[in-house]
Parts: sequence; C-alpha cells; structure tokens
Amino acid sequence: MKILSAPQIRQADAYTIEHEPIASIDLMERASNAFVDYFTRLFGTKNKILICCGTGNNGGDGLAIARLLSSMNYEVAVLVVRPNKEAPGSADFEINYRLLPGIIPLTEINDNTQVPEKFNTDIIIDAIFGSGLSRPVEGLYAFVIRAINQSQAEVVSVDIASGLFCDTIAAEGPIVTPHMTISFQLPKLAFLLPENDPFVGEWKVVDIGLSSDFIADQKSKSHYVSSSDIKKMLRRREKYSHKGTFGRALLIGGSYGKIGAIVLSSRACLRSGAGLLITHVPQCGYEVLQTAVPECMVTTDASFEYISELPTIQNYQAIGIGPGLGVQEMSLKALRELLKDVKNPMVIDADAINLIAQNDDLIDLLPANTILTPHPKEFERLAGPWENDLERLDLQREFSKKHEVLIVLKGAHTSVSTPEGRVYFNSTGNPGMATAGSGDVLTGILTGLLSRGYSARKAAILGVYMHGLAGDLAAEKLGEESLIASDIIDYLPHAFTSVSAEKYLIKKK
Ligand SMILES: NC(=O)C1=CN([C@@H]2O[C@H](COP(=O)(O)OP(=O)(O)OC[C@H]3O[C@@H](n4cnc5c(N)ncnc54)[C@H](OP(=O)(O)O)[C@@H]3O)[C@@H](O)[C@H]2O)[C@@H](O)CC1
Ligand SMILES: Nc1ncnc2c1ncn2[C@@H]1O[C@H](COP(=O)(O)OP(=O)(O)O)[C@@H](O)[C@H]1O
Ligand SMILES: [K+]
Repeated sequence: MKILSAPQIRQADAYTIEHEPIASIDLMERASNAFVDYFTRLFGTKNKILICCGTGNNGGDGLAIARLLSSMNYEVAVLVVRPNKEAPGSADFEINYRLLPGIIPLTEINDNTQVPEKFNTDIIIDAIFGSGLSRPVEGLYAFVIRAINQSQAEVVSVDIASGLFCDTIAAEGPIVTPHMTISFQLPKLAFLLPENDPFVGEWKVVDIGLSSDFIADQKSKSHYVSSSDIKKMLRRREKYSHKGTFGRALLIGGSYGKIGAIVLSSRACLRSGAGLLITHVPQCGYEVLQTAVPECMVTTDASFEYISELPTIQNYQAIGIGPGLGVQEMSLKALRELLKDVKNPMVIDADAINLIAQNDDLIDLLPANTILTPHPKEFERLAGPWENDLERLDLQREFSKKHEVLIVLKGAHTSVSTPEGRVYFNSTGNPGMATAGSGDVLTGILTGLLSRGYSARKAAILGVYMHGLAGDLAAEKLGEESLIASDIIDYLPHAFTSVSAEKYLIKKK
C-alpha cells in the first residue's frame, strides 16, 4: 500500500471527484459513513459524544458524522471553532452545517474566553483540522486543543489528529493526543514515526473509494506493507520439488554463553522453508545444536569459544551471520575473510553489524543487496546519530542507496529500505516481541527465505511481516507479557498457513 503525501492526497480527492465522477459533498458523505461504520463497531450508544469541528473539510466531515451518529440514536453535541465569526467555512462544511438536524445541540466558539478548561463528555471526536493543516496551531484553536487533551474523554481523531502534519514529525504548538485515529484511504507517513505516537494512538485506515488508478500512478518512496501485498509474494512449494529446490542455507554465529542465539536462528530458518541448513558454530555449540535442532547439520570452528574461521561458503543460496557472534578479534578476522570472498545473498545481524560499524573497510565489501538487520542502536553505530525520526528515515534511505544494501531497521513498524531508496513499513508485530532473541529469529527467517529463492527485497519484506504475524498470533494465545522468542518460532507455521489459506482457493491434496 502506497503512502502518499498531503498534496497527493488532495489530488487523489480531486481526481476521484472529477473522474468517478462524484460530487465532493457526496465523497465527504462517503468518508463520514466509513468513519461512522468503524466508530460504531467500537463505541455503543450509551456514550455522550462531543464533536469538535473546524470550518474546513475536516470540520465538514465532523458535521456529517454528527448527523449520521444522531440518526443512529447516539447522543451527540457539536462544537464549531470559528475565530472569525464572519468567515465562511469550506463549501462542503457549509452544506453540512445547513443539514445539521435541530435536535443536535450546537455551540460556536469565537473567543478564547468561551473555551472551558476541559470538556465533560465520554467521547470527543476531533474534526478541527485534517490533511489541510498549513501551519502550527495557535490562538483559539490552541485553547480548544488543550482543553480536548485535558479532558478525561476518549478522543478519536477524524483522518489525522488536529495539529499534526501528514508527512513529518510533530510541529510546535498543541496537537490533539487521540486514543485513536480513524483515517481515510491510505496511512499517512506521520503514523509511522515513533515520536508521533502520542499524536496518533491506535490507528485504522478505512476505505473511502478514492481512485485506485490515480493511486497506482502516483510515485511514492514509502509503502505500508499490507496482507494483500504479502499474499502476492508468497510462493507455493511445487509438487515435484525436492529439498535442493529450496536451497542450502548457512548460518554462522554463536559463542560461549550465546549459543542460544544461533539455535533460535537455526530453528527459525528451517521453519521458513529452507531445504537444507548447515550451522557453523564454535566447538562449545556442537552438542547444543545437534540436540536442540536435529534437522540442521553442524560444522565446528577450530576455536572452542568463538568463531575464528569460515567453513567453505560456495554452494549456499544464502548465508546469515551474526547472532551470538561476539566481537572478538578472531571473529572479526573470520568476518573479513567472508566478506572478501562472498558473492552469495546474505543477512548480517547483531555483532556482525557491530564489527562492520567498528571497521570502516568492511562496509564496502558487502555484496549488493545484502540485508542488514540493525535495531536503532546498531544502526546509529553504523550510520551515525540523527535528530529526529524523519532524519533517521532519510539516513536509512541514503545508507541503502550509497552502499546498495537493504536495511531492516527493527522496532514497531520495522522499516525495510532498498538500494533504490524505497522504504517499506511493516504492519505486523507487537510489544511482546521486545524480548531477548526475537531478532535472532528474524535473521533465521530472512536467511531461510533467501535460500528458498526469494529476492532480497521480497525476503526482507515477507520475512519481517511473517515474523511480526507469528508474534501477533503467539500474543493472541499467550499474551504479550509472557511472550518469548521461541514462541515466535512456534507460531511461524500458523503465520505461513494463515496467509497461504487466504491466497489459494484451490487447496493441494
Ligand atoms: N477534499 C475532499 O473531497 C475530501 C476531504 N476530506 C476531509 O477533508 C480534510 C481536508 O480538508 P481541508 O483540505 O479543507 O483541510 P482541513 O484540514 O479541514 O483544514 C483546512 C482549513 O484550516 C485552515 N488552517 C490550516 N492550518 C491552520 C492553522 N494552523 N490555524 C488556523 N487555520 C488553519 C486552512 O486555512 P489556510 O491554510 O487556507 O489558511 C483551511 O481553512 C481531510 O483531512 C478529510 O478529513 C474527506 O471528507 C474526503 C473527501
Ligand atoms: N514494540 C514492538 N513492536 C513490534 N515489534 C517489536 C517491538 N519491539 C521489538 N520488536 C521486534 O522484535 C525484534 C527485536 O530484535 P532485536 O532488538 O535485535 O532483539 P534481540 O537482539 O534480543 O534478538 C525486532 O524484529 C523488532 O522489530
Ligand atoms: K482531525
């Protein structure tokens, strides 16, 4: 799913109005209905609702929502914020203003003195500003937004929190801090920047039927990965395939006290479809691996505690290195040797990333399309500091372009950047996955998918999605609090089957 900028969204509205064709007031009605449809699934009629409206089209939505909810027996009141009494609202705002039934209590605020300290109601629907915000909020609007934020009510924003820009980090000036945002058609970049979290809350995108042709034609460097994107990518295992068809994967890692990391990667790799897996560990890991993962073959290093040398690396469709590796000098030597020789698709994680960050000569040795999977701290070591999330995103994009690698920057909404400078934000995963070893699981999944023949871009997008989906399915059963990395592996089969069940109507015998 593409992420469009505020001007592109405006053009999508205009294009839809002209080419569907549909009157703009009817498009507003459709958007308001979509909002109400989702809203009423969450909140019953017992709640008192205050709808705070600006006088642009976001406010027009607010008025239509008030009318629709009232017709469904919700108790609604409307507050219109209009600093200049004489200034008319947008054309569609004015139409909906005239259509507002008399039974809905309507208050107009023109002056700071009319703003209560906080609003006493159960739910506030925030429809002051939407995608048309053109500058930070001040004056009367700022007073109203502060009062909204101070109220005890649940706050639901229409399209985007009032005061938040669609395409960037939060500006100066007050911004509504909603519990939820119900947004139209496509997610906004602002929803995916962690520091905006207080100004977004839970969010849901509802379809308002903007022209899919127009959206398909738009250029966008940012994408939000949806389940339908994933369904298109997933491959079947063909009837006459054999284990050679799905590739040989090589994992390298583990050290004394950190063999568990490479065990997790190995299990996850096999659960992600690799045909054969060879795991190379220091000698101290031999028995652990053979016992914990009987399906994988194990080769051992000359060193007992650390990786100090490489196995042969030819004939592998994918190599993953890093989990539990440590940053010993001997392991650095082995990594350097690997990078000098390697042409295979690769995943680089954890201490392998740290070693690359500490040794400037290594980054240029990476084959094009190598996947690196840093968490933010590791990425900072690699690429340097940033001031805010937008800067971090630019840095990630530039790093990928400059070094022709994919960066999987891990966290909530993990972002995958490609050498072309595109960024794909993930839609699965939960805070239960913030637990030791879940990154090692991801490395295994990515290595498995590469060995199975997916391109680096597809392996990264699909792997990150499946990792998060497995985490979500695990959390559904076990809760977020108790979730551990092994649970993510245990739920990987469910993640794969749930997507393929949706994809294939004709089931295999
Ligand atoms: N177009 C469509 O068909 C559809 C649109 N839809 C809905 O419309 C919303 C976008 O509507 P919109 O473009 O009218 O902008 P909106 O956010 O209501 O505000 C604009 C007004 O606020 C003003 N203003 C801005 N910043 C300000 C500030 N800091 N302080 C004070 N004033 C400020 C700005 O003034 P100006 O910048 O011109 O000075 C202008 O008057 C979108 O989010 C969705 O909810 C849906 O119904 C689907 C169909
Ligand atoms: N709040 C969160 N929401 C979604 N996913 C998360 C969250 N926190 C962590 N994760 C996921 O868990 C994994 C953690 O990886 P990492 O930090 O490398 O852990 P470790 O080094 O312990 O294996 C990443 O894939 C990340 O995206
Ligand atoms: K809003």
